[in-house]
Amino acid sequence: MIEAKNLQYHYSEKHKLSFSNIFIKEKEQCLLKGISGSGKTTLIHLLSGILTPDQGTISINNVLLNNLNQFGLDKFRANNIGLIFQKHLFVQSLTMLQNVGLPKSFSGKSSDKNRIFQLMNDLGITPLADKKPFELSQGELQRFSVARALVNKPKVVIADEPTSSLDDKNCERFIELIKKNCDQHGATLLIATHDARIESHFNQIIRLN
Ligand SMILES: Nc1ncnc2c1ncn2[C@@H]1O[C@H](COP(=O)(O)OP(=O)(O)OP(=O)(O)O)[C@@H](O)[C@H]1O
Repeated sequence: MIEAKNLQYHYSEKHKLSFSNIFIKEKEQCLLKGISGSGKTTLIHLLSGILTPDQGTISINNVLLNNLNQFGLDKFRANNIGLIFQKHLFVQSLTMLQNVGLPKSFSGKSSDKNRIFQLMNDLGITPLADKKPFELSQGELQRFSVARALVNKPKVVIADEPTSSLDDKNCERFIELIKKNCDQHGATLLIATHDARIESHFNQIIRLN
C-alpha cells in the first residue's frame, strides 16, 4: 500500500511542486504518467524516502515514513521497497552477482543464492554474473537493476522509466517478470513511464498535472 497526502517539495524558492493525493492499494499495479518535468521522478524519490517532503505525509504499508530517521528510512527501504531507476548505479569494483546481492546485506539478511540465480535466469543475464558494471551495455545493466530490486521480495516495487533502454523483446520480458514477481509476493507496483509499449499492461494509471 502506498499513500501520500498533501505532498509538497521545492528544489528552489522559485520551483515548488505540489502533488495530488495518491492511494494505491496493496497488490495493485499502477502506472505513473505525466509530461516531462511534471514531477514523476521527484514523487518517486519522495515515496521511497530518498527526498524528504516540505509538507505532507507518506505511508508505505501503514508505516509513516515521516516518523523514521535516516537510519530507519534506509533500513525500511532495504527491507520493503524494490527500486529501479533510470540511471543504473552499481558498485564498479564488484561483480554483477555481488551487486545483485547487496540489498540482502543492507537489510541484514544472509544472501539467498537460489533467489538471485532464479531472477538472473528469468532475465537472461546469468552468463554476465561475473562481469563488472563497466563491461555491460545499458540494457544489460537495466536487467541487473530489476534483479537487484526484486531480490528481497519487497512488498512495494517502484520503478522510474525502467524500460527506456530496453528493446521490444526485453521490454516485454521485463513487464512479464515484474508483474509476475509482484503477483507472486503480493507486492504493490508503481511504474513512472513515458513508454507507450507498456500502457496496455496496466489498468490503473495515475496522471500528474
Ligand atoms: N535536482 C534538481 N534541482 C532543481 N530542479 C530540479 C531538480 N530535479 C528536478 N528538478 C525540476 O523539478 C521538476 C520536476 O522534475 P522531475 O525530474 O521530477 O520530473 P519528471 O516528470 O520525472 O521529468 P522527466 O519525465 O523528464 O524525467 C522539473 O521542472 C525539474 O526541472
